[in-house]
Amino acid sequence: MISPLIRLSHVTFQASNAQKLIKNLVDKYRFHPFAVRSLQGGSPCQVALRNGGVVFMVNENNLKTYKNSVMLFDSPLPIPFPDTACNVSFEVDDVPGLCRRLVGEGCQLLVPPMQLHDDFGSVTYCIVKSIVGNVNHTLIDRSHYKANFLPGFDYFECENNLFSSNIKYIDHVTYACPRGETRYILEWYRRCFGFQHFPLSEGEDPGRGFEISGPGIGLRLTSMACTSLNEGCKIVVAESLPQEGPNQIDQFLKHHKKGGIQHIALSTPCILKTTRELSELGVCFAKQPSSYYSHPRKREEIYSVELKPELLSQFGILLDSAQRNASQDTYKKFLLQVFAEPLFYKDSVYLEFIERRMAEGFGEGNIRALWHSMQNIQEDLHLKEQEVGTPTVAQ
Ligand SMILES: O=C(O)C(=O)Cc1ccc(O)cc1
Ligand SMILES: [Fe+2]
Repeated sequence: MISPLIRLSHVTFQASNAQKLIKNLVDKYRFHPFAVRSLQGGSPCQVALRNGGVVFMVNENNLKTYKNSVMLFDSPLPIPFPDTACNVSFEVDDVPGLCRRLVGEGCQLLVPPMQLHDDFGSVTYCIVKSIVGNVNHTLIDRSHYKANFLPGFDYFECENNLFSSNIKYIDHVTYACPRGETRYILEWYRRCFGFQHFPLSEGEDPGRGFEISGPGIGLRLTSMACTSLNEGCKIVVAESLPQEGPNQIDQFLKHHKKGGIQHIALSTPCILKTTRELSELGVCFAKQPSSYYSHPRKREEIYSVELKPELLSQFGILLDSAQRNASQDTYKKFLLQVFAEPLFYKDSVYLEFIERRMAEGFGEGNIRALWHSMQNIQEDLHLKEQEVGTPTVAQ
């Protein structure tokens, strides 16, 4: 099947304190607000922010905006709902045709095809409920629209950070889902949008995915890709496996019963530069035990891609390399990854930073280390919560 998806447009967050999230994204992650919609009284209810090729939209999640039902291009989740990322929006070129197909597949349309106009032209969109918990997809045809975002928004004057940004696009979005649901999720995305299973290991069975279990870890990870999608954002589905001790997928599901977006990975051309800059702005990154960088094999691996363990260790950056030397010359594929602190409270959505050097997959070593690093952040935040006596929200 030819996929109807052209590119990922933006990801929407629904936050009870939108101003706080916006401030966080601006002050710490160098996002620039560029478009806003306001309520009649003047207070903003939807703000779009950009960093490089990544656009986030933030919806105010409170009763006032909810009752007035003024969200455009989104269908707000019923209140009360935890602060979360709730909509992955794609550009498509035939909204009515796609809607007919989705309805034929039994999908629930939250908003049927609608056309909105302003001075810059018109946009047609619809909203489809996904098969994963609180996640919806807004599908947008922007081909008759000339401004930078969507009708109904006011634009801020200049947008000059496109060139200074260290973030290029969304590399993957990872869902946490209840046990046993991965196969249905893959099937839904295949039928509706033409995603294909993207094996994480050679010969991987799509029904089983990639399983890692052991002390402190129980994870089934299955990835899918859509080749038509510009910059190829993947969707990764994570479910828990039986294990001892706390499991971050189960923790997430305590707040998002039927699943949701657990993390969003942002692609950067230079993770060292990005993590240094962001940590100067106050972003905390998940730490790695020093043993990760002192292990002789890991040190050798790091040196072999011409990096230094001491540099990576400053920000807890993980390396996974597929050392397939085609000839004697160093043709090396590798990827570097790190999680930042959660955007809201400890079991909420995380941002990941990822630098790919010809490596398209996800390395087993990194998955395991990323898991433990997220577990460590959660334990630290849990301790802080106990000290303060209130749930910790990343400031
Ligand atoms: O490989 C990646 O990009 C991951 O992000 C792996 C991963 C997925 C889910 C987790 O809860 C922890 C780690
Ligand atoms: Fe990830």
